[in-house]
Amino acid sequence: MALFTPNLSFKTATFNSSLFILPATRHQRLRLNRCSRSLKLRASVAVESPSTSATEHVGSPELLLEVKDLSAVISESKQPILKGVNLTVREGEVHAVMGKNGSGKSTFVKVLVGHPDYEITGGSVTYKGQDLLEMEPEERAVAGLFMSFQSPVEIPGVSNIDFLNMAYNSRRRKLGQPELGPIEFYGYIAPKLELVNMKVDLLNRNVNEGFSGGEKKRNEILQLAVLGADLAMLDEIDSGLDVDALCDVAKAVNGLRTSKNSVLMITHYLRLLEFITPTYIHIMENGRIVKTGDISIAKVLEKEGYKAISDA
Ligand SMILES: Nc1ncnc2c1ncn2[C@@H]1O[C@H](COP(=O)(O)OP(=O)(O)OP(=O)(O)O)[C@@H](O)[C@H]1O
Repeated sequence: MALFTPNLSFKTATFNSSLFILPATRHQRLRLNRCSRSLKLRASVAVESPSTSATEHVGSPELLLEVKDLSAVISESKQPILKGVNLTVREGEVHAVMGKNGSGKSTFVKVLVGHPDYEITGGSVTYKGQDLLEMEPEERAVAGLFMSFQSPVEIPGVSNIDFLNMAYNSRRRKLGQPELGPIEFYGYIAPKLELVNMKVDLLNRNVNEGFSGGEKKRNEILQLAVLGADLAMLDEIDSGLDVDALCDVAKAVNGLRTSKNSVLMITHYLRLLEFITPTYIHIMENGRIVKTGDISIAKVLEKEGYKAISDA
């Protein structure tokens, strides 16, 4: 479940590692290459934006997020997880965070959205010039922070379209904009369904209930498309996706990118980074970012594992 869920407790989410399907056959690899070529073409054309047009940007990119020496512990046990994270994100950039299981990647983004499981013990986070750590989770969402969870939660009894409509209207209310009724909202959401290549019947099902892993991930990106974001934080959106779904999800994310918004994505795999080209790749180790570079880091990682990165 994404961040823009004012009526839901974060506690309802679970964060399990998910299965990732590698393109084993020649046919799958060819399919990926085709997808990759089409994505490169699409990335070079103007795209739909949740808030700003790509053509409006002039001058050098503004600072969007500045994280300095951020430390955090688990609220209940006081166990330290983040141990001095530093990261700067400018408008229009794509940052990928990689790292071994348990290194603190998900915790980092959850802390940024104000997840109550964690307590900040040091450092600062500035978002659009404001002290992010002073903002309530809902204020962060209204200010354009979005997080898609690694394992989206199911909400029995609430249809997907009603949920999206409610979340969208809740955001519009906070922004002082008129709410959209069901018919208007359907008109708004229909092209976004196309963007994520999602079946229309998933709108009438209960949120994520019985959805396949891939359908849940598409649904997360649909939420991003509906709500818009200045900083979209995507936690392993590639996990559990088949080749076609990965291509669709990557296309949708690229389709939502502009020169004004940014993406912070967590991934374990080079494959996603070949579709959504990162400006920087960061390696997280034991609660800190220990290395930053370009896609070559991910290539070394894919070939030789984390030992090669640590020793570099
Ligand atoms: N709410 C929590 N309660 C207990 N332990 C937690 C909690 N949140 C995080 N941790 C622990 O903190 C460490 C970092 O977890 P985190 O989910 O941030 O890792 P990650 O780098 O995202 O891992 P993965 O690649 O496996 O998803 C892990 O050891 C995890 O068990």
